Amino acid sequence: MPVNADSDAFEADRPSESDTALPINELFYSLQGEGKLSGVPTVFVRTSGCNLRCWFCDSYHTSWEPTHAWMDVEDILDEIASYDAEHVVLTGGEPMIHDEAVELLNRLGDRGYHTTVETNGTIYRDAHIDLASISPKLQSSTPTADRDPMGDGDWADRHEQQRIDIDALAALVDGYPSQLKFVVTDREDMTEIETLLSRIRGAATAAVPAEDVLLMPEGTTRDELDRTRTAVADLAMEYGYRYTPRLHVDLWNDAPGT
Ligand SMILES: C[S@@+](CC[C@H](N)C(=O)[O-])C[C@H]1O[C@@H](n2cnc3c(N)ncnc32)[C@H](O)[C@@H]1O
Ligand SMILES: Nc1nc2[nH]cc(C(=O)O)c2c(=O)[nH]1
Ligand code: SF4
Ligand SMILES: [Mg+2]
Repeated sequence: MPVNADSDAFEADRPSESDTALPINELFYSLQGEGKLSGVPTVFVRTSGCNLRCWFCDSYHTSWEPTHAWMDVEDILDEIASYDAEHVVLTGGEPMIHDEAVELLNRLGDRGYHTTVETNGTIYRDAHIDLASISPKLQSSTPTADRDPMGDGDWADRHEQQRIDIDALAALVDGYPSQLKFVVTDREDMTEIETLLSRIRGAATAAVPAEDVLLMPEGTTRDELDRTRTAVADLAMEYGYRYTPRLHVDLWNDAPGT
């Protein structure tokens, strides 16, 4: 069981008849908007609940104010099968806080789907994962009182303590094909990214080549990305890492289900 006090809150309204249910915030068909598989038609399964609270979280209703319907793994698989797609992304919230994520991923693997897990990298689980899309959270994500959407900064210490787990990051990199996708708010993030990469390289057996490191501009709307993307693209060239767009935001702005 991962260390996550929020799991208890989710147990409270779990349906008693099922032990293979997941709290689902949304399930939709779109194009993968981020990372190496950008542009690939994909079914997205978004679980609710997170062990972190990034101030900029673009999925507010999975973290700061979680909402969900409980769905059995069997029903999730049926709904995925109703779309003509080979790729499935399991995201959140933080999908790895849920034990049942393993069953869903393994069943998807058995059915021949390509599975990507979007994760903040704080929890390792053994499951069928074709691409671990790891987005470690930098200090610039911490919800200090001036940036907290709730306005009080109550989560800042807990977020700061939990946001990096080098053992979990190394296990993910060693266990699965992976990409490290950093949300960049500012040039100042680069020092922390460089330090973190050397810590991961020191702890992992697998190599972490620069081509697996992606810089993604912070922004939940087209207007916000208009202000951040060029500077992040310049940083990618300067440091020799990849740039990833947020294709879904470019195409559909912040519309739900995209
Ligand atoms: C909502 S998170 C869910 C998965 C997992 N909790 C995580 O953070 O990786 C999905 C992706 O969106 C990114 N993200 C969230 N808010 C963002 C923002 N305002 N700008 C850019 N990327 C953002 C995260 O870093 C992550 O790569
Ligand atoms: N189109 C699209 N691509 C995505 N890639 C990762 C996403 C996520 O929220 O994890 C996401 C998302 O929300 N939409
Ligand atoms: S870790 Fe992911 S889901 Fe959780 S608050 Fe940060 S961006 Fe949102
Ligand atoms: Mg998203």
